Amino acid sequence: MSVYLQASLLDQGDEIRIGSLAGTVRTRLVDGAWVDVRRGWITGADALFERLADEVPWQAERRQMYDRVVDVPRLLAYYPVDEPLPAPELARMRDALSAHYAPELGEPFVSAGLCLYRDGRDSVAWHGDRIGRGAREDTMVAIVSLGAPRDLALRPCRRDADAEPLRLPLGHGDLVVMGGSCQRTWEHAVPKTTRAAGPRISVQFRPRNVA
Ligand SMILES: O=C(O)CCC(=O)C(=O)O
Ligand SMILES: [Fe+2]
Repeated sequence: MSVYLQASLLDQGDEIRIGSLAGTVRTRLVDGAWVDVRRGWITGADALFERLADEVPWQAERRQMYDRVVDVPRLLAYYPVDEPLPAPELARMRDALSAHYAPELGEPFVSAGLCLYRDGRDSVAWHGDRIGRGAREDTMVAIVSLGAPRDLALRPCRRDADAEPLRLPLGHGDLVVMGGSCQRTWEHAVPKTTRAAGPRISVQFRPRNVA
């Protein structure tokens, strides 16, 4: 499949650069959750975006919903521990994240999940990454966003009915790390948008047995 970014979304230059994580900003959330944000962590990632969009063996996601199997509107590829990633730059990102978070996380990021949101109609519904240890333990999920900007929405599981979710706009090359209790005490989603949205690729790095 071939998808193209609007020229206006692209950063200049074709040399990919993985920035420092020193300037990462942490926001503490209720119930022991937090999010770290590092805007523009990756620069010069246009060619990487195109390569992933074209070469990753994207699969439609199917999910059991009660008595039927439904299509989830986005495409996926999953790289478990020890499976080679589809681009060497992704391994560099994973290793940089593992090194930066090692003192706090105590283990490396090992798997990568890639999602392709083809346009504003693709989305993922409210959920926590609770298959595995995220259901019981504090952990981290690091997301690198490439391509068109989309919002990552976040809301606590314990909330007032009228509470507005947080919306974290994620642009080309931005990093967000959900940490602490975020996967079990909060939910996140990528809502549909009626704004003209080009394709976006999300790369999620997770520790062993977090999904
Ligand atoms: O698209 C994103 O950045 C979020 C993806 C996500 O939450 C998931 O696949 O578990
Ligand atoms: Fe998730």
